[in-house]
Amino acid sequence: MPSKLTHEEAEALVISDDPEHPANLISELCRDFYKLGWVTGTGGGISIRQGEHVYLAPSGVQKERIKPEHIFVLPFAQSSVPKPGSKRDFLRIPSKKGLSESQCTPLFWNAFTMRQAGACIHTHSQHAVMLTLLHPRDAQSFKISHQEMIKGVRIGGVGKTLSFFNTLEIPIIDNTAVEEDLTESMAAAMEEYPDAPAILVRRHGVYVWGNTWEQAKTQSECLDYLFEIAVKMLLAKLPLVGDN
Ligand SMILES: CSC[C@@H](O)[C@@H](O)C(=O)COP(=O)(O)O
Ligand SMILES: [Zn+2]
Repeated sequence: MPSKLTHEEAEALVISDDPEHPANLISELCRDFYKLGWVTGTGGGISIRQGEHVYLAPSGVQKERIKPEHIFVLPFAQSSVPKPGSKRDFLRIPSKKGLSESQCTPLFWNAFTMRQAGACIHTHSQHAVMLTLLHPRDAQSFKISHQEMIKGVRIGGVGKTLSFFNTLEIPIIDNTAVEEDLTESMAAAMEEYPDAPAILVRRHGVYVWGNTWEQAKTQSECLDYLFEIAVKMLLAKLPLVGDN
């Protein structure tokens, strides 16, 4: 056991009667996200940071069937971004054989360290993917204005909510063969677009974060709505920006 905690202390990190405990929430929310088509085929997921602890789902498993005892816990304090395969000091590793932490871990970490986010959601929603496909190959970002659901989105994902009259802009980065290889380009896009509440990944999906899991979920829902309507608007040859 790599953790300095006793077995009982490590288990207590994920076993709780509290439905709001991160290990219970990750299991429940992944079931909900599965029904939305956000985390099918084992892809996508959510990570929650609570104080000094980061809760992570396992990689490559049916995300809608995760149980609290399958959850990994890492300390938030790290000397570098914890990439799968690198040295990581887990506080808790599931006892079930063959599990490793989500390949999205370093991308979730970008949201935790660069935006002080409390939760980050990754979806493979077809609305997000189709939107990236409808943008020219060299488009750096997606922009939309004059939509009510923009008001559910926060500046930088963690600041004040946008107004109906604000233009929402989300960078689009290229996909890579391996999820963790998106870490640097996601971080660069977050630096270049400090007000963006999410990062779209071409032909892959989206990463959305918030101060809390509730805010990350609200913003994921508002953004997914906006991605869907944007796809329909583009197909109908309507401009995304402006009050036409
Ligand atoms: C259809 S598998 C997709 C995965 O490689 C990846 O894109 C993903 O989002 C999930 O990674 P995971 O390591 O299972 O949490
Ligand atoms: Zn993915």
